[in-house]
Amino acid sequence: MYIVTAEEMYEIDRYAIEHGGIDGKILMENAGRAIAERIIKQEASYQSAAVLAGGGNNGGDGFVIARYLQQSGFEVKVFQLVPDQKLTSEALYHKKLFINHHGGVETDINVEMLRKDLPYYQLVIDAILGIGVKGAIRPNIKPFISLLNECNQKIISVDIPSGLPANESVQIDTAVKADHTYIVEAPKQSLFTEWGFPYYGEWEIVSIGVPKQAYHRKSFARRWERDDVIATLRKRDTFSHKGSHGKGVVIGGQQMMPGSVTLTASAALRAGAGLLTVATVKDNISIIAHKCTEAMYHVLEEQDGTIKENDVTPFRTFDGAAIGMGMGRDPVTAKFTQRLIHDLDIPVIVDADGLHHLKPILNKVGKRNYPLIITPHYGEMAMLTEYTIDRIKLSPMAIAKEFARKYQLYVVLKGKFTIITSPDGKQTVSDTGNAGLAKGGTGDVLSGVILAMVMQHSSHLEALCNACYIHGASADMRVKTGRNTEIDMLASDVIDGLSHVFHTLF
Ligand SMILES: NC(=O)C1=CN([C@@H]2O[C@H](COP(=O)(O)OP(=O)(O)OC[C@H]3O[C@@H](n4cnc5c(N)ncnc54)[C@H](O)[C@@H]3O)[C@@H](O)[C@H]2O)[C@@H](O)CC1
Ligand SMILES: [K+]
Repeated sequence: MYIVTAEEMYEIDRYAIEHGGIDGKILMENAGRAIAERIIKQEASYQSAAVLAGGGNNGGDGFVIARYLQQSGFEVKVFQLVPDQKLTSEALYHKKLFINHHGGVETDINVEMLRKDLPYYQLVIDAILGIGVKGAIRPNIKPFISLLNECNQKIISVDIPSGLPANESVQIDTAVKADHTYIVEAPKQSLFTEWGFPYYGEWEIVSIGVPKQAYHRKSFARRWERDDVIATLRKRDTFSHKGSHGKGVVIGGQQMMPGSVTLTASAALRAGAGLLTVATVKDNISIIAHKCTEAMYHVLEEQDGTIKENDVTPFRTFDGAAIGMGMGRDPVTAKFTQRLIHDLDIPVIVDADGLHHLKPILNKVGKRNYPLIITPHYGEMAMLTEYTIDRIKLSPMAIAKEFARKYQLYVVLKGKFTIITSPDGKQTVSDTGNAGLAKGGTGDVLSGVILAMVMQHSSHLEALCNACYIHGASADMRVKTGRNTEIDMLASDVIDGLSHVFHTLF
């Protein structure tokens, strides 16, 4: 599934019109009919609907929906919020069609009139504004949006909740809080942002007959889904041996912090790594071994429990390294970490304390022969970029892309919507997972799954997408099957859930 900006959506529509020969009025017909059919099927208990139509093509979709709902027996009225002169030619065409089919349209209405009329209808269809919204919501429209947010009826938004920007990086003024949104053709960026998502309510996509080639010309962002994982996840070959699945190393864990490396190592093994070594300080080893019997160990030189400078040569023989978990932020440890990042010619994943050590040498990492993968959450991304967390939340895709391109690394920006970006700017979003993951240790687990996937897959981007999907799916599965709730789920439960996820994928 592609994720688009408003401009990209217009480009796709244009392609359908210019190259596919589909008239704009037909696209509107397709959109409105598809949405009406879903409403008729899914909202079978409703018999009446008020359609609020704006002047753009979103309003035009509203007229088509009204016509089909009326045909199926709904009592329908369209409340047209702007005069005819403001209607696009396509919207005007479909208004006329609706009237020809004896549809009722109310114009010249104000918010008080609508407040009185609305209770007569069971459903409210919000076709006021679509992806063409620009700037602050005008005073002639704003009160209608407020009215919808006050009313008790079920609100169904067409394409996007009116007033909500399609693109990230745009501040919300006022927007409809929908119960359900039928998204036309492709989800817009704001669906996968923390600030935009709550406005959509439940959501689903309706196709409007755009030729597939419209998507092939450009690399649009994508949502990574179950089918993508099934298509790309490497299955185990009958004749494979442990060496075929990657020999990984997890480097971290200063004294008193054995937990995070344990989680990373266990997750890597559970996610299919062939061999796994933990490089940590001596006193941690017996503790880790107690939890993760399958791992091997490499003792790191330390001073009073702090990891010192160590020889990096032994780590060159591995197929991948995850660095930074429980590592501590001591300057001596920083030197060692920086040398690992600089010298290791293998895929390296840097997380947690490792990200703090990485920051001063960011300008040098683009020259590495093998990929560097960083897995910051919003706080760590703020530390790395010096943007505020709020600023990153407003534009997560743009900021992740800017960073990945500038420093030529893979960025896994962790959150409810995890954004995975490759050095050339390709982006995917993984939205599996739940609030149970908002707990210490889950990031360590993700790093382990990433390590296992990266070592076994030739495409780093696909490996990262699969890791994020599977990690979140495990958390979802734990809750769905009643093994945990979002409250009590622990990072180690997410490791235990991986097995269940793999079962469902093969
Ligand atoms: N061919 C196409 O482009 C298709 C478009 N479709 C629909 O058309 C929508 C996009 O249509 P449009 O580009 O006409 O845009 P919209 O329908 O989103 O809105 C444009 C209208 O809103 C007004 N407006 C913009 N900013 C405003 C603000 N801040 N306050 C108040 N009013 C404001 C404009 O004056 C204009 O009348 C999509 O969301 C989708 O629903 C679908 O029918 C499928 C085909
Ligand atoms: K809308």
